[in-house]
Amino acid sequence: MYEYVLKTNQLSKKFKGHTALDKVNLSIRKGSIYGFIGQNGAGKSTLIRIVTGLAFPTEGTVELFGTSEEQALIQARKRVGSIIESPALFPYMTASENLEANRILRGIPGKDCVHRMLQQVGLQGAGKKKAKNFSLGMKQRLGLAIALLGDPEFLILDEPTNGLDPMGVIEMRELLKQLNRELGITILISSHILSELHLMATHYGIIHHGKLLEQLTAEELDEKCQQYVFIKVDNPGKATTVIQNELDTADFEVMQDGSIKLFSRIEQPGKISLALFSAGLEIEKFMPMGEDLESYFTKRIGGNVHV
Ligand SMILES: Nc1ncnc2c1ncn2[C@@H]1O[C@H](COP(=O)(O)OP(=O)(O)OP(=O)(O)O)[C@@H](O)[C@H]1O
Repeated sequence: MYEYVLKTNQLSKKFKGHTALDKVNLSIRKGSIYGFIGQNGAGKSTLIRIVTGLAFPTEGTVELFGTSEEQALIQARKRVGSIIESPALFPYMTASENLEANRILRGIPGKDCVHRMLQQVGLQGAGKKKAKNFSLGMKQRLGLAIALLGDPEFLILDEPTNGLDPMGVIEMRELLKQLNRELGITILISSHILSELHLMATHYGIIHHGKLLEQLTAEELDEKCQQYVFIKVDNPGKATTVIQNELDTADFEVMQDGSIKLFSRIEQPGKISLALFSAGLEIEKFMPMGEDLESYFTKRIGGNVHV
């Protein structure tokens, strides 16, 4: 059995002297939703193309479902579904005809899977409408249905929310979460916007200039991005009583040095300071702390905000 669906080992890709991937060691645990985040040109598509067999690495290896042997990898890739860049659709065919054409092209037996895939992505009502007349959200759903043909265990999606409106992003997120939860499909999803992966990804990998800077779990990211008010007063014991009684919350932590991290009521700094002040406490420090997702990402890649 394998614990990781995908592992890359010192994976590098050079294009005429330009290093697009630089010794990347990425690992995706079975059952996870891996958010692969990086600015445009960071190397996401290059890695995805190598993993799916569309490009070759200059150095390093790819391990899929526990195997990195060349012939076995060809078989392993049959267990992977992908959307790379925009999904390739036949514009003059309906959703169901697109799926049927892809099913035949890929030699997948059993016509009944077409209907099942349409249902899975919520396109069963698309009827006679041709793909060229679909909204971008519908096109992405159809692309996903095509990627799901053959019941893959691992889905690789390169920027599937690119160009979608906020509602479309939410729909895609819910759909992917459902596929992960109900069918146990492991998902690699790339994006250049961290907040689009948030609420969906269980793990993250941050890539910048071809280097994998960090891999972390959703819990670790949330912890790093948790917002709180840092409070230092002359009498921490009294302050905690005031917080509980006056602010009606126990969502705080007293640190060893007596400073307090208050995690709720943070949108009411005036109310917090007034409560402490009115109780006769001397406030030495009072600071909102923590950062949002995008600023964490920006800081991690070195402060360049142009994504
Ligand atoms: N076929 C190619 N020939 C030359 N350079 C390439 C080629 N493909 C990619 N690159 C370069 O490699 C780097 C990584 O590109 P890649 O497409 O992997 O980035 P990305 O993170 O997917 O960005 P995007 O979100 O813009 O697709 C970029 O500098 C790109 O210009």
